[in-house]
Amino acid sequence: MAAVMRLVNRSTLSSAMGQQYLAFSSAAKVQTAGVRASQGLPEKVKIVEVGPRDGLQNEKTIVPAETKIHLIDMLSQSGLTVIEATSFVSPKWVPQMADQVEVMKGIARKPGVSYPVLTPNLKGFQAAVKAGAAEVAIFGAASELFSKKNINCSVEESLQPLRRGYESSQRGRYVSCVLGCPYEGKVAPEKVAHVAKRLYSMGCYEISLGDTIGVGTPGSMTEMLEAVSREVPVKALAVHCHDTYGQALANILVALQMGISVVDSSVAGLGGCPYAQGASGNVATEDVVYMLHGLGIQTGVDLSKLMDAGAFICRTLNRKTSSKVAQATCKL
Ligand SMILES: CC(C)(COP(=O)([O-])OP(=O)([O-])OC[C@H]1O[C@@H](n2cnc3c(N)ncnc32)[C@H](O)[C@@H]1OP(=O)([O-])[O-])[C@@H](O)C(=O)NCCC(=O)NCCSC(=O)C[C@@](C)(O)CC(=O)[O-]
Repeated sequence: MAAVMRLVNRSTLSSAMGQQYLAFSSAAKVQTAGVRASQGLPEKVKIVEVGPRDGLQNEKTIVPAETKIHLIDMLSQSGLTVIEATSFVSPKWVPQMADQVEVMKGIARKPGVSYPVLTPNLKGFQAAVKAGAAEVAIFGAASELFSKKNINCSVEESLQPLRRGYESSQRGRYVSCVLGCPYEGKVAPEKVAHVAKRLYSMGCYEISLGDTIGVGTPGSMTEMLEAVSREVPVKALAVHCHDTYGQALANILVALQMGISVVDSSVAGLGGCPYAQGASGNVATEDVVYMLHGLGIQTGVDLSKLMDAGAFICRTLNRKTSSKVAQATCKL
């Protein structure tokens, strides 16, 4: 009994301290504006929430569509402006995303929020448009073996605009394995720059550089971003960091210092790619928002509402959040 009491007290204390720090974090915005400017950091960052797609695609047990819809709706209410809702991939490859049409039809679309979806081919693109997707994300990789395992074609084949056949749609997005591949190991920055340049010249307005297995460090991130930014304007780049080695926030800070102002993340740190064994979840959106607000950078996100969304999905999946901020404030 005594042990339980101590636990309750610690939890209450930690929660109170956590709330105090959350309040401090928002009050600190004004004071830190000078720090932000002196470090050349952006005034605003666009967060691309990938939890409903990247976060859930790896779940072994099928998550009901209504849970996914509720999660997306809660995320919409938190002030996020981009929420990747689902993917139109083969259900044989990723069964968890087989309810994509139901999800797209069920969400309450909030004005000012976009709900892009992932599509690997023309079939997926056509289905996405039919389901009301206004924007699609396409994906390639900087590693041959990963490309083969993930989308069953070579890197070059994946970049053929004619093969895709949907040049005119609004789209952006992914280059996977930019800092390491689960099958090939180290990936040359020049290879990443080549694939990013191809996607950009095909009309992708935003290229998200994915550290799919979370092995990057601020050192390798800097080296890779220097190579990519020689080929693609920095304003068209985003970073997508998994946190396997605990380097994600440091890597994001490096990207911000290099002028990048679009960051992907996943609520509660959910995620992992089914074709990248050992990859842990994405960096938690709560932790990214806490860091950005602490730097005086605007996100438009209400951290408390975001944490409610994280608590909801963790409760439903019966798992512990990976967000350090949620853990510290006991918003579980
Ligand atoms: C690309 C394919 C389809 C090739 O897979 P394939 O087997 O070569 O394709 P296929 O054309 O031979 O088709 C096989 C079956 O799938 C069907 N099919 C074909 N396409 C579709 C579609 N769009 N939607 C629904 N069904 C589809 C097609 O109709 C056929 O059905 P059957 O005739 O056998 O009944 C497959 O490899 C695939 O779906 N891969 C997706 C894998 C995936 O989603 N991975 C996770 C996302 S990537 C990621 O997470 C990384 C990222 C983006 O987050 C960034 C990072 O961290 O790096």
